[in-house]
Amino acid sequence: MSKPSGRVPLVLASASPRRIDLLRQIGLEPAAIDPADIDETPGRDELPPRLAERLAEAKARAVAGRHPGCFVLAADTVVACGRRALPKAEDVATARRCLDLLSGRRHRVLGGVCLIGPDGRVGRRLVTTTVTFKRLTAEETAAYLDSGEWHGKAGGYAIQGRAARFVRALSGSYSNVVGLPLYETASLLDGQGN
Ligand SMILES: Cc1cn([C@H]2C[C@H](O)[C@@H](COP(=O)(O)OP(=O)(O)OP(=O)(O)O)O2)c(=O)[nH]c1=O
Repeated sequence: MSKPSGRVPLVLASASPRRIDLLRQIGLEPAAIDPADIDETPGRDELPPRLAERLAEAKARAVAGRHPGCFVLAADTVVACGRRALPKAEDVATARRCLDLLSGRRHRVLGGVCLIGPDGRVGRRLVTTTVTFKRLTAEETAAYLDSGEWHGKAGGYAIQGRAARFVRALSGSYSNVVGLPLYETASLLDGQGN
């Protein structure tokens, strides 16, 4: 696989502003941003790591056909409490349920990344970050729900915002929690260990 930093343009298959910012943070400017519109419903009995891997690949594949001769990069972030994948919070009741589950506990953030090359070769990474939340008081939960920062976020929180004050400990990739594990993404793009 040749390197996307060379002559071959890179397409980011994502609607997430976080992913675009993260890519730019490591000096990569996508030639195009083309979000994939796929069904993200978990399969029956599908475990969170498999879900993150499968959705990242489905997003990349959905977009690759539209960009011949390009690298296409996609990712998916799943917040998991035990064997259970938490939803992306689209309403306040869902966000509250997520925060109640995460309060005072350790959870995993699974990041799937998929890169499809111009020759059709598929590279994949699965990254796990462990995050421990403090026990949230009723006031902390209420204030966070009021902030609206949970909207559209897996597990109902955004570590890059106010929820940072809830994080007692983190083990693994921080950028993975925000939406794109940068070390592993760079290694995929470099074509190493593919
Ligand atoms: C846990 C967590 C998630 N998130 C975000 C990252 C992702 O945007 C989102 C998880 O949903 P995803 O389905 O991974 O991504 P998306 O729908 O936002 O974008 P696309 O599929 O087009 O690439 O949650 C944060 O921004 N901060 C956090 O701390």
